[in-house]
Amino acid sequence: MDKLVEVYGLKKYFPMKGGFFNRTVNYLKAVDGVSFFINRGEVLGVVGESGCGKSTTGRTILKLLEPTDGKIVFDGEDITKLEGEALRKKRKEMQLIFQDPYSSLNPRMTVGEIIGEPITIHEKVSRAEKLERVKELLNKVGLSPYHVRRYPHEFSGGQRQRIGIARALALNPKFIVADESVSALDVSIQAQVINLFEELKEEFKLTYMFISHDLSVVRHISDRISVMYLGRMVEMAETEELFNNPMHPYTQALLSAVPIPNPKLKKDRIILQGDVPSPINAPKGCVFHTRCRYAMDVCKHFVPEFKEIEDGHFVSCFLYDK
Ligand SMILES: Nc1ncnc2c1ncn2[C@@H]1O[C@H](COP(=O)(O)OP(=O)(O)OP(=O)(O)O)[C@@H](O)[C@H]1O
Repeated sequence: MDKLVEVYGLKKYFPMKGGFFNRTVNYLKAVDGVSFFINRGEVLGVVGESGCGKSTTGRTILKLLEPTDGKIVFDGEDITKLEGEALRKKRKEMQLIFQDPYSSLNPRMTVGEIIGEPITIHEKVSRAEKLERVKELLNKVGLSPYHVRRYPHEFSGGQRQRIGIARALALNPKFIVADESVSALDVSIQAQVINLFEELKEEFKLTYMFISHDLSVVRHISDRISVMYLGRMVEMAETEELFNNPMHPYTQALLSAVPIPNPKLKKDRIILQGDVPSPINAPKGCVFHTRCRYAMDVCKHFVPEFKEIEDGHFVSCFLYDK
């Protein structure tokens, strides 16, 4: 398979300031050594509870945040240290679609200006040509070209998300990180926007990293899913393989909370004890050991490797060490 995105040992630590001199007294380890890849044309879903580092991972691989450590390869090129003009050029190929369609669009700009802005910044085109492209993009996302002179507040949540998607597509990107892109929408509108994501993926030959805490949304759209817990990736597999054969105790608990239509297949819900520990003071060893019902002595002292246990099925857990 042809990999579009490769991530090796990625870390993103946020310094915590404090004390009299406002010095860095500690680090919040939002992402603490994750490695994965996304194949060209694929949708990788990323799931996990709030605060586990999904958004930070997405933003760091787009270089919207500076990585603390690790390596990011995009389309065969190491972009970890890329900056200035070279980074600006690369940025055209990778876009983020924001979480909240209500706050991510500038209310003082018309829809035409919002969608056309990236074209103005990155390309030298005439006003007429830009307007043509904006109208075409509106069409592609299911909005009328006549909307070009309207303002964001005149649109519904679903329509605003479509405007955000049109803007992200304006420069013909290869890769899109969709961060909770449908979470703020009503369920029926969610389905329409997910369908749009799927149509656009085919038409524009896109690759997605689709971040959501909603497992049913991720199951629907993703080819593969990765599960994050406290800044680490604990499991990654093809979507149905993950749902049918979850191996990591955290994934098992997470999936046991998803309603299953067939009552015969119903599994008992696994209730995790305690809260997620703080990423400022994460447990030593396996970060999940404090809540794991299978925790062994080794889990308290050593970090399990993220290993391919079965074909394409990666898990970080000592239960599978042979
Ligand atoms: N700019 C920042 N400065 C300091 N801490 C941050 C910053 N951004 C995120 N964090 C912290 O990093 C951790 C991971 O946050 P992140 O937003 O990546 O998680 P998430 O899984 O996407 O959660 P959510 O679904 O709630 O967005 C959290 O503890 C968060 O508070």
